[in-house]
Amino acid sequence: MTDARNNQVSHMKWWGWGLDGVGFHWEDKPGFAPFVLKAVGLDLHTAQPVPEPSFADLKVPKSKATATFTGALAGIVGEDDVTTDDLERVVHTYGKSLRDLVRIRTHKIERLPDVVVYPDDEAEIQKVVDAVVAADAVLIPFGGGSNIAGSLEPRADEKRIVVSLDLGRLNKVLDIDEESGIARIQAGALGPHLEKQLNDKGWTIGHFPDSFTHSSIGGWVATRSSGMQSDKYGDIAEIARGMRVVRPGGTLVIRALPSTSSGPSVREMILGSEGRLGVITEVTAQVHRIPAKRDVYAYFFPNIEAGFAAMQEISESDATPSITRVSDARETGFSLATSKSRKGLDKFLAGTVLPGLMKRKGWAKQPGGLENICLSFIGFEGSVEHAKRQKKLVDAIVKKHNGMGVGTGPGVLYDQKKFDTPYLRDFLLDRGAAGDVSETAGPWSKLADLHAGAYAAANAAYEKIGRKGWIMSHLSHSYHSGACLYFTFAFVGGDDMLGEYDVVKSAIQQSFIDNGGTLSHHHGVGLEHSPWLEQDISPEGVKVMRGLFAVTDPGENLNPRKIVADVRESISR
Ligand SMILES: Cc1cc2nc3c(=O)[nH]c(=O)nc-3n(C[C@H](O)[C@H](O)[C@H](O)COP(=O)(O)OP(=O)(O)OC[C@H]3O[C@@H](n4cnc5c(N)ncnc54)[C@H](O)[C@@H]3O)c2cc1C
Repeated sequence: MTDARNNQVSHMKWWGWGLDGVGFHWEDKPGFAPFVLKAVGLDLHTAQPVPEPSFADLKVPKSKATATFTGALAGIVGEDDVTTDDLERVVHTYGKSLRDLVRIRTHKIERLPDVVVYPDDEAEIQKVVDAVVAADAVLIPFGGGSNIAGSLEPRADEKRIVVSLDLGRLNKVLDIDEESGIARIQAGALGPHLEKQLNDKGWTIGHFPDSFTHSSIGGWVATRSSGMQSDKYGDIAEIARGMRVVRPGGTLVIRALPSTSSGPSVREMILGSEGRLGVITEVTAQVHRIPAKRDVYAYFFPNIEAGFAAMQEISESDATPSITRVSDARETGFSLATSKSRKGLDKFLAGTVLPGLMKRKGWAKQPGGLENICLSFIGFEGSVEHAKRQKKLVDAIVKKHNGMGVGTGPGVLYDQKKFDTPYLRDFLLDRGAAGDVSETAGPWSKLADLHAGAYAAANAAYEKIGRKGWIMSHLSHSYHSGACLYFTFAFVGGDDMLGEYDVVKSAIQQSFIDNGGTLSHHHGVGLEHSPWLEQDISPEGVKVMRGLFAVTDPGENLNPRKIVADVRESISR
């Protein structure tokens, strides 16, 4: 880990995802190299990975912070907790989107924060916020730095001093109200740290995004995050009941109430606000007793249509699973290709028993045959009796849709490797391939169109840029009226990788809107998705949002231009 100057807070690699020394490896996955060759035309056996970027090669623009200003900040948080160190400023500049990774690797960092502060508590944060506004500087809260929507970077043309406020030292679970099942948690607590504190007392938050290891509860709230067990526990928008938000001149307090009808919801305004309404210092979150039973079962469906139909029927049934996930045929192929040395499902499918069963169910006779099979994971949590009953209900629905269960083995593997997948993007980038994700949510009636639309858009975009490209997808969460679809796409880029990426990413985003989906289900807006905001929430919706920010932050001191960026030029390419 790159240690911050203040050694109580650690960060991810400055140039990529996760911990130093940890990466993705393919040598123990026999299906991976052939898969990548077929998908994007990249031969892993001959590809020459670039060496790890060296910080010494980076030209870091000088900090604009004056001695008077940093002195004033030091007077608030203490000398050791203010820094203009180059590495610190770089670490706090971007999130971890593909655009961020490419820019940092190619030394494209036009505007960094000028100074990073590490406050100890809410009182210090209030003083920092007030000092920033008084000096007409800019303040950008920093949680884990894992966002992929361009939510952190200062605007490229920002003339004022930019302060990154790192919440990393506010990392404690302060109190659990066991009677109500709610816990007060400081906003900078990262997933594993807060979950451990809760687990030690027999509780869980039930929020597990893929970025869990390196994202904070304040960041989850500020981006409206969703986790892999949100089917049961709810998205962070449900989990976060109360909040304390430091604003210029005072603290906004949202009490943790189960529900309220006190006018338009200020709580909902803070959710997804990406630092534009103030600094979240504390979240009162719903927490649950650690369940007696937790299982993730794997199922197969003959094709994605059957998978979608089964998930919809499950969502309408009495069953309340914690995970409803179904990968399309391409993503199923990817999952099998990342299996280790002929273990688990890969071994099964290479044998005769499982394919034999599938053939007996008539799957080989469908158009595309067994190439169309889709892998699904469904989770059950609660008391032993509850989990058993849920599984029984789900099994009947799966059977009705011609699916079949294959036990918990693959689910255990999926659970173990779920936080390793993010390292894959750096591995591909090291070898010249761009890989990224786009996700949306839409009603059940539009789901098939959303899925097909994104595929068509990506393939047309690949044709346009003249690249062999890949796209795959899974349904990641189900709701009463629809579901979230999550797409991963990749291609080997040329000299203008980001230009090509824009063509593909934009085409997929536009297809979401055109086919009845939202611009993003859980990654937020930032700079990356703001061009689609008006189409998503209507011009009047944007007017309301602009009005909110204009009144609450007239000097544009709080993470300006995020969410409702007027133009896209602030993204430097
Ligand atoms: C590999 C990978 C996988 C991912 N998987 C998921 C996933 O499964 N689900 C999901 O929801 N997201 C996922 N994300 C996106 C990302 O992890 C989320 O957006 C996360 O919620 C960001 O939290 P963070 O603490 O890292 O916030 P940061 O990146 O530090 O900040 C994000 C935004 O929130 C603001 N902010 C942060 N903390 C505060 C605060 N205390 N007060 C006010 N504003 C604040 C920042 O100013 C910024 O605008 C993934 C990202 C990557 C790279």
